[in-house]
Amino acid sequence: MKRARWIVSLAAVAVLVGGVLSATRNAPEPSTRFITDDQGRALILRGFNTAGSAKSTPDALPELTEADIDREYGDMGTNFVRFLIQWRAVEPQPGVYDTKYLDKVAERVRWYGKRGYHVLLDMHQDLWGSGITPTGTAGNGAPVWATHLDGLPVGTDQPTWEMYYLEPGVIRAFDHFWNTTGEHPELMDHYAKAWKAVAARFRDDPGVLGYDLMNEPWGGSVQGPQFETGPLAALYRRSIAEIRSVDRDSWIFLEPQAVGVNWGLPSALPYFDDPRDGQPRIAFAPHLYPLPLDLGEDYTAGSKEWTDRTLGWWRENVLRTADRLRAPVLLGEFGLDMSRPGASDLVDRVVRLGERSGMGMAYWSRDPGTWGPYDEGGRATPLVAAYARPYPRAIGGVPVSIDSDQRSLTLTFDGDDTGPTEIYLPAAGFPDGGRASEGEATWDAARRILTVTTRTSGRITLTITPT
Ligand SMILES: CN(C)c1ccc(C(=O)NC[C@H]2N[C@H](CO)[C@@H](O)[C@@H]2O)cc1
Repeated sequence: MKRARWIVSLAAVAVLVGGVLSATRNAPEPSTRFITDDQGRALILRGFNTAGSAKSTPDALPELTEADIDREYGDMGTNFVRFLIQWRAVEPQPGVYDTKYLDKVAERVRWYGKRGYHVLLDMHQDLWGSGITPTGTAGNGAPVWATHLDGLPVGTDQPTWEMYYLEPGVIRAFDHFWNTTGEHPELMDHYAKAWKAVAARFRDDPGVLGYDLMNEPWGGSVQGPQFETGPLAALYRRSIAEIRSVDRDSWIFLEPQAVGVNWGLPSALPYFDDPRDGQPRIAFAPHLYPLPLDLGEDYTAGSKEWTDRTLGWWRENVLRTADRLRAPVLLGEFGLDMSRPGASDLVDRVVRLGERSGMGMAYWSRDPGTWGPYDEGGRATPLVAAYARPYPRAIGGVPVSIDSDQRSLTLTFDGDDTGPTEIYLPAAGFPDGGRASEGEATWDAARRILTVTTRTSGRITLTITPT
C-alpha cells in the first residue's frame, strides 16, 4: 500500500503543479470543430462504454443483448456507443485475423446501427494483456504472442488493479511493444495492420463512426511528452496510414496518455495529418477521472470544490490540445460509483461541461453494478435520471452553444444546408413532447425525437420547452 500512497501523492502534486500552470493561461475557446454524420451535420454524441465485460469474456465480446440496447434507449435516448474490441481477438496469431470475431462485432454494430446509434470501435487495453500473469486474469487487450516479459516479475497480489502497470514484467511488455528496447520492432507494425484489418471490415458499415486507436496508452518506462511525441505518435501515424489505405472516411480517435491527463494535466500529443481528401477526420478522445474522486473522495463539500477546480484545468488543457490537433473532442470515458453522495451532481457537472465545450461523451460503463445505469439486479441506479437529459443528437449547422436542464434546452447554431436538427426529449421533463421556438417541428413519440427544420443560414437560437 505504501507504493500506492506515494504514487497518489505524487499525482496530487503533479495535478497541483499542472493546474497552477494551466490556470495562468487564458482559457481557450471551445472547439469549433465537430464530429459529423454522413450528411455533414454536427453530432452531439451521448452514450456508454460497452462494455468492460469484453476485457475478460472468452470471445472478447461484451455481455449485451438487443433488449439491453432497447432499454438503454427507452430510458436515456442515447445515440452513441464506445464499443470495446480486443487485439487478442482481432489477431489471435501473428498476421492471422479472426473474421468470425469481426462478424460477431458486426452483428452487434448492426444492433446499434438499426436503432440510430453511432458506434466507435475501441481497441481496448488495460492493462496490456492476459499474458502478464499465469492465470490470465489481470490484464486484457494484447494477445499472448505479443507479450514479452523477459522473465521479469509481475506480483499477483496488487492492492489495486492499476498497480500492475508498475510491475517490472508489465513495464517490459510495454517497452517491447513501444520498441523502447529495440528488440521487437514488429509489434507496433502488427498493431497498425490489425487496425487495417478492422477498417477493411467496417469501412462501408453505416453504423461505424470510427476507430479509437488505443485505450489509455501507457508508455512503460517512457512517460509524458517523451512518450506522447515519441512512440505513441509513431504508433498513431502508422495506424492512421494503415487505416487510410483501406478506409478514407471513418473518423479516427486519438487518446493521450492516461496518467495525469485523465486528472487534468496537459497532454503533449502533437498534430497528426489525415491523408484523406477533404476535411480531416481525426478527433481527440481524452478520459476524465478527477483525482480527488480517484483518491476515494465524494463530490461533496471541500472535495467538490477541489474537483471543480481540476475539471476547469482538464477542460482548458483538453481544449488547448484539441486546438493543437485542430480536432473535435470526444470525452471517451468518465464515470464514478453512483451510490456515493454527490455522484449525480458530478454527472450533471460533466454533461454541462461537455455542452459548454462542444464535446460528445461516453460514460464508463454500461456494465451492471453501482457505477452503471443498472445494478447487478437490473434495477436503475441514479445514473439513469442524471443522464436522461434533452440534447441535440444532430444539428443542421455549426453549434455555438448548448444549455440544458431536465425540462428545457437552448441551442444556438449557425444554420447550414446539412439537414434538420434532431433533439432527444426524455419523458421525465417532456412527457408529451416539446415545442421549438422557431422552425418547423415534427415529434416522433416512439423515439422521443423532435425534428426541427430551420433556416439554412444565419444564427439560430432554438429554445425547446415541454408541450
Ligand atoms: C497507472 N495507470 C497507467 C493507470 C492508472 C489508472 C487508470 C484509470 O483509473 N483509468 C480510468 C478507467 N479507465 C479504464 C477503462 O479504460 C477503467 O478500468 C478505469 O477505471 C488508468 C491508467
